[in-house]
Order: sequence, then C-alpha cells, then structure tokens
Amino acid sequence: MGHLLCVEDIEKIYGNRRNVTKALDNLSFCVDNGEFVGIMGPSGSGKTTLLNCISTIDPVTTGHIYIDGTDVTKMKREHLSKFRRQHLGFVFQEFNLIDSLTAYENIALSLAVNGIAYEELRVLVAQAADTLGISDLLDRYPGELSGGQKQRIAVARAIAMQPFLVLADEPTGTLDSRAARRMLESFSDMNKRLHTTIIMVTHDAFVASYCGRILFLRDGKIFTEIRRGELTRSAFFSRVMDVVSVLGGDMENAG
Ligand SMILES: Nc1ncnc2c1ncn2[C@@H]1O[C@H](COP(=O)(O)OP(=O)(O)OP(=O)(O)O)[C@@H](O)[C@H]1O
Repeated sequence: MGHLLCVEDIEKIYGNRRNVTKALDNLSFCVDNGEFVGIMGPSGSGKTTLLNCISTIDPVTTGHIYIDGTDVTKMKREHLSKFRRQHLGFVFQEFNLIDSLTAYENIALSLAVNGIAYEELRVLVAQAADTLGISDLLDRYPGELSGGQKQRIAVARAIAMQPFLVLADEPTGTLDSRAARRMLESFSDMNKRLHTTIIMVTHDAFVASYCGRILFLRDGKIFTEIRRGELTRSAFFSRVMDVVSVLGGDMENAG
C-alpha cells in the first residue's frame, strides 16, 4: 500500500524573536493508506500542533507535508479550504453540531457546501449514518441526543464526503467510558471496513490501544513508535503503558 501522508522534516516555530517556542522540531514520518495511527505525548509535546499542520489549518515554518501526493505546504490559501472540505474529515473534542438543525441536516450541510446534489447527498448521509450506527437518530436535534450519540453524528459528518484522511483531536475527551468505547469501535470498524485512514491525538492509553500504530512525541520530536501487529487490544494497551511510563509526563492511563 502506498503512503497517503508524508511529513518531511517539518518545523513549527511560534512566537517572535524574544519569545520563541519550537513546537515541532524536524519531524518526519509517513502514514500508509488505511492505517489507524495514534499520536501520544506529554502536554506541550506538539500533538495538536502536528495535527493542525497536517490539517493545513496552521502553516509549517519549514518542511513539507504531502497528502495523496499533493504538497499542501505549497498550496495557495484559496485552494486549501476547498482541499480541506473535500479530502479531510475532522473530529474534535467538542462536537460542533448546529443545535437548530437535525442530525440529518448537520451531516447533509457538510455535503451541500461541497455542491453535492440532493439525491447523492441522501445516499452519502445514509451510508455514513449506517457506518456509525445512527440511522435511527437522524431526525433528532442535538439537544435530544446523548454526548456519545452527538459525537457519532459528528464522526458521520466528518466521513460523509468519504475523505482521504480523518483527523481526530481527543475525540473521546468529553465522553464517559461506555460512550468512548462505542465511538472507538465505530472508528475501528470504519478503518477496517472502509479502509478510512485515521490519525488521532490522545493522551489516554486506553483510547490509543485501538490504533494500529502509535507515534510518541516528546519536545516536538518523535520519541518512539510502536505497532500493534498481531497483539490483542489489551496486550497492546500494556505496551502503550510501558512507553508512557518511560516517557512520563501527564498522560493518562485509565484502562
Ligand atoms: N498559538 C501558539 N502560540 C504560541 N505557542 C504555542 C501556540 N500553540 C502551541 N504553542 C506551544 O507549542 C507547544 C506545543 O503545543 P501543543 O498544543 O501542540 O501541545 P500538545 O502536545 O497538544 O499539548 P496538550 O496535550 O497539553 O494539548 C507548547 O509549548 C505550546 O505552548
């Protein structure tokens, strides 16, 4: 399988001459099509910055990021927002649903802004809802849904356009453990059945244990990476914990 994403020697520096933070420090890695990759690391290690650079929301200071062969660091601003809308899916800790729209309308809106015609739009919403197991919730308003259900609507919205890449930043952050587990199972299922490539930032070892590979950041660099391979999820969780204990910091270990 080819690389879907290649991050080449990126550096991200915030601030001015007197107060400089090097959030990402000569970081390089590639992600294959269909991988489910976790990004872990102590607070301030650069996880969100890395995700924001990949998602083209934040420009890199130096280096290149190739998504499906396109160097997004070279794209013009006016093309970037279209590229993001069409090829990337975002899931955040906050669900960002519009309260005055039904679940169906929330998902459909993201397709409508991409100019998808009505009939195709209905099919794409139905497929995304089916993948997330929320087909029976589509007529409800966000106020009538639980946190876990809202997050699954938000994930359906992120994948409805069938993006190359789904980027998730602490997607289970506000969910209780049952809802978190259900959401992670939806992610795994989406990854296995649809081969959706997912990159997920988390500080929670249990959440990370659903991934196939985990990159650990420290001080803006890759400290190490581990792969699940043939390990069961719980055996992988133990390996994640081993690395977390070496890395230290404030990562959570709630299993
Ligand atoms: N907009 C910004 N301006 C200046 N410094 C920033 C900015 N965003 C992040 N930083 C700094 O860059 C470094 C990396 O931050 P980042 O948010 O990527 O870390 P993180 O690993 O996601 O942390 P956390 O787990 O606490 O969310 C930190 O030192 C942070 O203070």
